[in-house]
Amino acid sequence: MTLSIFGLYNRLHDLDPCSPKEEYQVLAFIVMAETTAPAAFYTLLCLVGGIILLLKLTKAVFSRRRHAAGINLPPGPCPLPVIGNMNSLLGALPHHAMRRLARRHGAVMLLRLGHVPTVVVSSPEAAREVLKTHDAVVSDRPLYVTADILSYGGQNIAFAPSGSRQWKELRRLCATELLSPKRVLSFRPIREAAAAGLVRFVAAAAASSPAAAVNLSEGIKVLMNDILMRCAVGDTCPMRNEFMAGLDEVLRLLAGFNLVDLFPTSRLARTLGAGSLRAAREVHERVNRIVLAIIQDHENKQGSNGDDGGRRDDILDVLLRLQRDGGLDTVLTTQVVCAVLFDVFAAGSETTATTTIWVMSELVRNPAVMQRAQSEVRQVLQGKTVVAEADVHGRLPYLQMVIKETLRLHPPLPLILPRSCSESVNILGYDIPKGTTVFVNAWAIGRDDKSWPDAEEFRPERFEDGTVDFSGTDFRFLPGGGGRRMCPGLTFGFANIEMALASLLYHFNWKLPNGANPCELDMTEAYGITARRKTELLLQATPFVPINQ
Ligand code: HEM
Repeated sequence: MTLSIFGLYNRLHDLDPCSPKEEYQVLAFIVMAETTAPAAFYTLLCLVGGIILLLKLTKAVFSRRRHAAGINLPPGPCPLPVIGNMNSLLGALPHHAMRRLARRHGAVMLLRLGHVPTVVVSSPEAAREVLKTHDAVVSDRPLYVTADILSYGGQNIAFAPSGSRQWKELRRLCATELLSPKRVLSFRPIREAAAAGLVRFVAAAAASSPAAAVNLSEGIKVLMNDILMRCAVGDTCPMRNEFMAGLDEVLRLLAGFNLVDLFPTSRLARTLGAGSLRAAREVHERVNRIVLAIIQDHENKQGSNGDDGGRRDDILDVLLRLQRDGGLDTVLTTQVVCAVLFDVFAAGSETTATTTIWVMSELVRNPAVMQRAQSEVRQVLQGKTVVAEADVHGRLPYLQMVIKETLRLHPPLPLILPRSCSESVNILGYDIPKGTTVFVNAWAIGRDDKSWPDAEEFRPERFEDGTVDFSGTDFRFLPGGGGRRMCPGLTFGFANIEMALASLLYHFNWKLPNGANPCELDMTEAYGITARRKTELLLQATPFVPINQ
């Protein structure tokens, strides 16, 4: 047997040398190594012994400090000097690694990510404490260096401090104007036109080469970008591709595990991470230039009296009207307008596209569910040549269950968005100091066997009794987070997802290319702030209901 240091490290990584039982396991593992790789034995023994000693010393120092301070911190793996528990996250997606660690250390777990003290909650009871009982205290966002640059210094909705007047006004604006049910309804023609565009794209691809696969990931991303773009700023946007590429880069940088974010006070980290900071500033400037050009274009079209010739209001029109007329309890500077538009694009497009792509993936892997969802859509739309939202709205209960089940297994933001404690707080008996970053592992909670029988299986019927919804009050199901910071765009997002799916399921039959077995579809997630598919979803489409050209 060849025993690589990396292999040993990975195995050790699964064990906790601070627990006596596991210490024996580590030693037994070394004995096993000795019998198979005697030459490396003594080197490995020194290495492992050294690591265990270091971990024990660190733990002893930490627990002495903790007890001396009279506080009961949550349990967690021993942090290593400098890197803390970053080693525990290596080699896996953060939400996966955090679930594995939580199974060992508990539903309220303390990690140190670089220099950042971080609590991860992984049960509905703990999530309720964070998102309801102590919502007021745990509702700020940690403004890492990268996030500070990309969020206009925390002036947008997603990063503004929850106690600020600006954040409260912007949230009120979302509820009453920008993302209100009435406004979402007014975007109906945009959704219909964009979904019809997706259907045409698939039909053209299927017609040109019936046996070839359609890149559905690509088609769905374009559709969702299109809807968001038109609803936010109207029909035209020169530099659209550049803008979308910039947003992709922003999401990558916001993943939050950059050197400068992990070691915010370290000069060395700033030096080593200067490249990523430069990239953040550069992309922020690029995206901001485009948003400013869009605003200028809108102002020119509106003219001095704000008259736009009877065009439907998009989100930017509303913001500019409020900027001009006032009436808010905060000043809507152009920078705040840019920041809000940035929120709408960044938060709205990726989440809805990711969810729709996962729904199609799960449907292809579960043909019986696909068949039931298609029968429902086809029955409701029987005889129609186009999918009109008025025909399907509220009439596709099974499809809604399919979307919920997908969000349970694949929440696009698996750790929701990080929170930060503005005061010290006690959660399920553990003291969480002020300034601690808090993650709610919605992905782990959605896959917890204690809440969801056969949790890993895709079974939309589990939502049949209609008692679990998105309101953020059922802490077993948190795709949109909860509390005062809960997603304000869920109604909008859900409407876009439903329209796209109804169109895809009505017009086409779907299967994997080359007669592949549905179970073979790769469901691996990519690394990033959102848990999107790692590979593009390539499916073979067969037209079922001809499209109306
Ligand atoms: C399937 C669709 C969506 C999902 C699953 C989703 C999920 C989430 C989650 C988990 C959060 C963090 C909530 C928390 O901290 O408790 C969030 C925040 C947010 N979402 Fe969404 N989202 C979706 C669609 C949208 C859309 C379409 C928009 C707007 C166009 C939007 C705008 C926002 C904003 C502005 C925030 C920040 C709220 C704040 O910090 O006060 N989202 N979303």
